Formats: sequence, structure tokens, C-alpha cells
Amino acid sequence: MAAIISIRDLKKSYDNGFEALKGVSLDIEKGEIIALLGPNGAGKTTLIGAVCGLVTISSGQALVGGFDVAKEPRRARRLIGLVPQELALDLFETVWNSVRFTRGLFGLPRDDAHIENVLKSLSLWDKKDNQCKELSGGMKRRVMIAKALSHNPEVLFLDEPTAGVDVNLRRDMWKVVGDLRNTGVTVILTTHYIEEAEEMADRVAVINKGSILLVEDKTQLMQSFGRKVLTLDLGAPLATLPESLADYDLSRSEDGKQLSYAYDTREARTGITRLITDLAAEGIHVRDLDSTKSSLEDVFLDLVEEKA
Ligand SMILES: Nc1ncnc2c1ncn2[C@@H]1O[C@H](COP(=O)(O)OP(=O)(O)OP(=O)(O)O)[C@@H](O)[C@H]1O
Repeated sequence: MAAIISIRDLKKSYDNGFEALKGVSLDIEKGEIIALLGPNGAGKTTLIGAVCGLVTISSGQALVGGFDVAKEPRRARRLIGLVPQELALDLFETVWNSVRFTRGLFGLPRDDAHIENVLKSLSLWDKKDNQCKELSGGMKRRVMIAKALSHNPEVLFLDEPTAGVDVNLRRDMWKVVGDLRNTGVTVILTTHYIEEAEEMADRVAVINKGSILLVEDKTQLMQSFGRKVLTLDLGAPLATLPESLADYDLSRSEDGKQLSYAYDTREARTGITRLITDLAAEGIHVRDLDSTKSSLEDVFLDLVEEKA
């Protein structure tokens, strides 16, 4: 697949000398949803700003649809829709006018049919004549997305689309982004909510301290770092762990009724069979067992720790 965005060795130092991006390279494929996942201050907003032409690049290059954002900013920008972190709406304007006006800013001719489609796809059609101030927080955010889609961009940047919103609104937003996939728009979203990346993205780029630590297909990422935890419910509480089980690095629950065993799914041998045999040899009766996969959160923490 062709890359719609191509970033090469991008560096950004702010005026105070702080190096916010330390040579980022990343290709983003047409039609994918990619999450830039990283803690506060990782450089996510700076990276988006650099690609959108809001932040001057210190060195390196970013191409959008083949246009160099530094050399042909207008042509590159024309292909981009940006939804910034902060809500920025004219609260006294109607939804319809806000979205239509934004399209005009790109010098494009009026296209009411397109605006209608965008508003319908974001479930805002019945609010088109309402003033923005009359809308709920979630609807205001959707108006921001509608504005960003008003000029038929090929890529949409969502900077922290669910920062500060409640669980229901967050789920709403996940659905909106999922639906965008059907329109063929490439979506780049930033988040520090791991579950959000897990929920929405096809690929995840982990960014920390201005560098990309890893870019991988979400499912593969979770598998390749696939640690699982086996929880064993014991027939009787265990006061202490027998010496013979010391090698397993087991953890015992406070009441002694459960043992947890972390293992690596990538290993040819997980050690589970041997553990169960050794437990039986010690006369420890296992009543039930359960295993849970590590979440992207565990993966992320592992990764940041590993690189540190
Ligand atoms: N104008 C600026 N001048 C100096 N330093 C800046 C400027 N803007 C951002 N920074 C610094 O660059 C680093 C990256 O900031 P950035 O906003 O890109 O991070 P982020 O990953 O988007 O964080 P968050 O998740 O909190 O939004 C931070 O340490 C920040 O303090």
C-alpha cells in the first residue's frame, strides 16, 4: 500500500533549546487508523503540529500525499483535517454555518451535499440549525470533526479525541472513528489512554521522549509482548510457599488462597505442566485456574521500561 504520510528523521527543537522530536521516521498507509501512544510530553502534539505545518521543522522531512509540508505547505495542508485538543468553536454560530465556513477557508466552492453527508455521518444532521452553544460536549467535539472533514481531507488528525470526556462519550468517539474507516479517510490519533489505542487503531506507534520506540500492528504487538498470568485457586490456603517452588517466581495472595504465575507465550515451554506437577507433588490441591492476557497497557509499560 502507498504511504499517504511519510516522515523522515524529523527533528524539532523549540526556541528554548528543548528537543521535542529526536529524529522521527514513520510511514502511514492510506486508509489505516494509527494511534500515536505515549505519556504526557512525549512529543505527540509536536509531531502532529509538524506534519500539519503548525510547528516549524528543525530538520528532516514530512510528506503528505507526496507534498513536502515545509516546501508546499498549502498543498499538503489541503489534504489534512485537524481536530485539535481544545474545543474551538464559534458558540453563537449554527452547526451548519460553522462547518460550511471552514470549507470556505480552504478556498473550496460550496458543496452542501458534502456538508450534509458529513453531518449525517456524525449524527449531527438534526442539530444543523442549532447554535453550537446549545450542544452537549460530545456533540461539540463531533462538530469539530465535521469542520475538519469539511474540505474532503484524505487524512484526519485527532489530537486526544477523548481527553476529559466521560466513558460514554469516549465510546461514542470510538464508534465515530470506526465509522470514518468506511469513508476511506486515514486517521492518526494521539492518546495516552492505552485502551483507546487498543480499541480503535490498526497500528500503534509508541512514542516517548521525542522518539518512536516501536510501530507495529496492534494485534501483533500485543501477541509479541504476549505475557499471560495464570491464576490458581487453591483447595486450601497456603501459609508459605514450599522451597521446591522457589524457581517459579510465584506470587501468593494475601489470604493464601491464590497463586499467580506469569509466563511468556513466546517461549516454547511455558512451564505450566511442570508447575502443576510440582504443586501436586507438594500435596497442593488446585481447585480452579484462569489465565489472562497482558493488555496493551502492560505491553506499553514493558516497552518504556525496556528502552529506559
Ligand atoms: N512551545 C514550546 N516551547 C518549548 N517546549 C515545548 C513547547 N511546546 C511543547 N514543548 C515541550 O515539548 C515536549 C513535547 O510536548 P508535546 O505537547 O508534543 O507532548 P504530547 O506528547 O503531546 O503531550 P500531551 O499528551 O501532554 O499532550 C514537552 O516536554 C513540552 O513541554
